[in-house]
Amino acid sequence: MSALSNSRFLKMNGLGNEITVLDLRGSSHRVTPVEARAIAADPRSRFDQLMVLHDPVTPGTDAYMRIYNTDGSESGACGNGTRCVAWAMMSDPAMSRPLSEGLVLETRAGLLPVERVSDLVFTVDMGPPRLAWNEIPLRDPYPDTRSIAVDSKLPEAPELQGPSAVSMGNPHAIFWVEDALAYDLAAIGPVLERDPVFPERANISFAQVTSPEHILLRVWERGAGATRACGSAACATVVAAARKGLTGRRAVVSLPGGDLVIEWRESDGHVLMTGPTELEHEGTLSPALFAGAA
Ligand SMILES: N[C@H](CCC[C@H](N)C(=O)O)C(=O)O
Repeated sequence: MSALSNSRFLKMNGLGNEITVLDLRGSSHRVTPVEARAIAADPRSRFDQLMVLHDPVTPGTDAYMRIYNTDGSESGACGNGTRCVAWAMMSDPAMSRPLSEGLVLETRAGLLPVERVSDLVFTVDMGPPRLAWNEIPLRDPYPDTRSIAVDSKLPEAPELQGPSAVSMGNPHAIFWVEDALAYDLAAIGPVLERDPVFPERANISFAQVTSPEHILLRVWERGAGATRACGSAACATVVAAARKGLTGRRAVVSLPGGDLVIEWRESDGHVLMTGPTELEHEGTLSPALFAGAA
């Protein structure tokens, strides 16, 4: 029987980005890709990202998080999921600790301080963007990642060239487009996600800059497909837009699920993301899910 059988989970979302939160603090179990896919396959616990809490690693932090995509792969960052975890740790009766207004979460990519703005709204300090080609990572040694070349040839959309590349703890490519709604993500996304220029694949954004303070964004996520919102993509897009002089360092990013406010802070170069969370339901993982997943 899986160590996860009968574990309690929270089904949440951040702007429609489907998030399942699993609290494994106090346990040494590490979720396998097979287990993650099994949890994603159940409609009650299905997710774009599974956020798994582990005991804190670095002194002064509140929990260590592992982040899984629908396909079982792991990521170093998930902005929408981080807000959901913060809500859970501050407000869920079974998970909460004596309350303060903030906490610090950790992933393999670094520390994420979170502040509560109101009941359901949180600001996450997503840390500094990583802009060097080998940090993103890219295959080729670009001196400037504001515009790179992809190998993919897309006869249906030849204008999709020269994306910006940014890591927010996970790799992002941002294509600058006239009409973000014009693209068939399911057709184009899988090709660009696996373009050979991205050795660890990439999250693919289609960004339409509508003013120096506003961007319309649609995202094809690595390992999860088209989602209603992607927080780290919104951060990466504002950083890339500001570097290209398309927007200022603060912008509202409108995604299919709603708006995020992103600020690339001047003082320390960190990116701040503010947005809502929502609890949908809680449940327990059925042992039957893991029957074939030992
Ligand atoms: N939805 C998440 C990002 C998931 C990124 C994941 N698809 C990856 O493989 O990096 C967010 O709100 O930031």
